[in-house]
Amino acid sequence: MNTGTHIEHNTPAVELINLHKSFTPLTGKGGKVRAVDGVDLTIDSGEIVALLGPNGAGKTTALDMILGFTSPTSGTCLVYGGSPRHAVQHGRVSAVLQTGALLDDLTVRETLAMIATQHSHHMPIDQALDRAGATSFADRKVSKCSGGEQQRLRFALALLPEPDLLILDEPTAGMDVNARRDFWAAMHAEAERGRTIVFATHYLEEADQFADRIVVMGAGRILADGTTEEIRALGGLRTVSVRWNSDDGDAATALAEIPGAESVRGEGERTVFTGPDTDAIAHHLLTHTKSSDLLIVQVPLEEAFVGLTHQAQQSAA
Ligand SMILES: Nc1ncnc2c1ncn2[C@@H]1O[C@H](COP(=O)(O)OP(=O)(O)OP(=O)(O)O)[C@@H](O)[C@H]1O
Repeated sequence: MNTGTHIEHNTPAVELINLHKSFTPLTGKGGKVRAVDGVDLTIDSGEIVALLGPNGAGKTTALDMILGFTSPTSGTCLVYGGSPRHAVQHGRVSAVLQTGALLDDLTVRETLAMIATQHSHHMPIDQALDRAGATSFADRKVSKCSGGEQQRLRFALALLPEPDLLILDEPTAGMDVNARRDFWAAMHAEAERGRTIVFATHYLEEADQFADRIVVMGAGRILADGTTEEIRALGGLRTVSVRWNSDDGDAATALAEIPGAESVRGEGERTVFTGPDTDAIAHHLLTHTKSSDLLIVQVPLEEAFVGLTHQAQQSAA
């Protein structure tokens, strides 16, 4: 861990306040693209946060601002209470990016040695190789490394300055299942050492398994922010499924009479009600209708996520 002179116990790792970033489309046609559109987000030291969202949600743009690669159009972006550039220069934050350029003709170890010269303080190269799971191919030329191996090299490079905050933009893209598992195991070890980790992903499974907290982004905004359980629980994401009895008339007509219910749909032989209060729906169906075989079903996180991002795209349109 970077032991420099920057020990602030209560300063958040990242603080974004009403952050905006707009781009003029390359075609020059149409209005500006609001890639990040009013984001407020505080990430405390030691948190592991997933930024989850579909393509174009604004995840990379937000991370680029935290890394000082690009400046906000308006709003504030603080890293450890100062500018992102200051934090990067002092080795407090580093990144594993998908596209970080590597020199083909160097070996993995030579690449680390070269970059190490640019840091005033860095961990021993063998240690960085070991922690990133790159020791076995340390003497291989970068050009001969697989995509997953190159990602591990990028991870070793990011660890070199012993950053307090690690930013990962879709770090496991292109890795197979085993490589992905190994990568997250190594990352877990870094989190246990107390590093703050912020990663962008399209994969719910990764967010669910690895993060303490999930921030769902869509159309440049934060749509939800909480633990996986909280994300699932948002917006009535449980359903009540029954065998509807036609003696009770049409289920769509009955909907208005059912407390806590907002929508109804048919699913094969079953009828599924959704709404903020599934207990009230279930109680009503059991006591006021001839419905049978009642089930309360937890909506999978996948569906919760699709529902949230779909709502955002519609309201942004
Ligand atoms: N340099 C740029 N010039 C113009 N538009 C841009 C630029 N960078 C990003 N955008 C646009 O901003 C929006 C957000 O893009 P961003 O890359 O931040 O999303 P993302 O959530 O990271 O997506 P992905 O998961 O595909 O990486 C998109 O509509 C994108 O086309």
